[in-house]
Amino acid sequence: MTAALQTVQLQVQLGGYSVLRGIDLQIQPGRWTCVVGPNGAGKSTLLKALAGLLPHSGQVLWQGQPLGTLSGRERALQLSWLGQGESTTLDLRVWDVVMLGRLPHQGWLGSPTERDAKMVEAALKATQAWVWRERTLGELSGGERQRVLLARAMAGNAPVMLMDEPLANLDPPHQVDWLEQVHCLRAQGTTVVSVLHEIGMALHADEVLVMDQGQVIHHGACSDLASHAAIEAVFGHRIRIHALNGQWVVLPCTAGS
Ligand SMILES: Nc1ncnc2c1ncn2[C@@H]1O[C@H](COP(=O)(O)OP(=O)(O)OP(=O)(O)O)[C@@H](O)[C@H]1O
Repeated sequence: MTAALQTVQLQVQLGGYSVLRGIDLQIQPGRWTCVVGPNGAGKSTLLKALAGLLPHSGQVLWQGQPLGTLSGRERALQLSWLGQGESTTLDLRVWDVVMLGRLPHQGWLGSPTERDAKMVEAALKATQAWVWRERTLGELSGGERQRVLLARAMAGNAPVMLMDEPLANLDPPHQVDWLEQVHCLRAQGTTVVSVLHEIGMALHADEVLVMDQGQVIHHGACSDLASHAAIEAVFGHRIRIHALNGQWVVLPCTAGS
């Protein structure tokens, strides 16, 4: 099966520093892959490189084809992006922000169609942001804003969704909503790649990529105990993964535990 996304010896330098150091990986289509690792490991940089947002050496392939050969519009149709701490114009109306996710579907200077409006409505309802559609982003809390940006990413309806820390600022019930939305996306065949610090949530994915110091040190199934061992090791054994009621929970390892 052709990988949805693949990297071959991917390297990224930022400010003269080697942030990604020769990454080879394959993201299978229709699967949910989580990227985890300590602060500064290179997770966001990897996601940006997969989205084609960073200069790099080595290759990023989309369905076997160099990502750089796709036009900007084609790339936006195939890959939808939810960035970390995005600076978004705060005086834009929520409805218009989410409509931005439909831009790749509209012709040059074309106006939104009925289908665009329907997709925006569905995305706003899925993230429970519909009631704020007439408000500006500046009138929302951090978590509410995050749900609007998630709606924008979902409105694009791309076959691959890349999300960097999508749970930032979300309260626990809305984190669970996000989990359900990802399960729905996966059921529709969408490939999801997300960077998460919430390891218990990350282990709901199909596969986990464990990063440290600009490298992928482990890529395996979330249910695989070797993946858990790699995660515990990369965090210096300061956390422990336990099974509870058919899920994985993460507990801190303090000096007394
Ligand atoms: N523009 C830049 N110039 C120099 N170094 C940079 C630049 N951007 C990021 N870095 C460095 O690259 C490394 C990887 O950053 P990245 O944001 O990818 O890490 P991360 O794993 O996503 O971290 P976090 O969990 O803290 O969000 C860090 O050490 C960071 O300081």
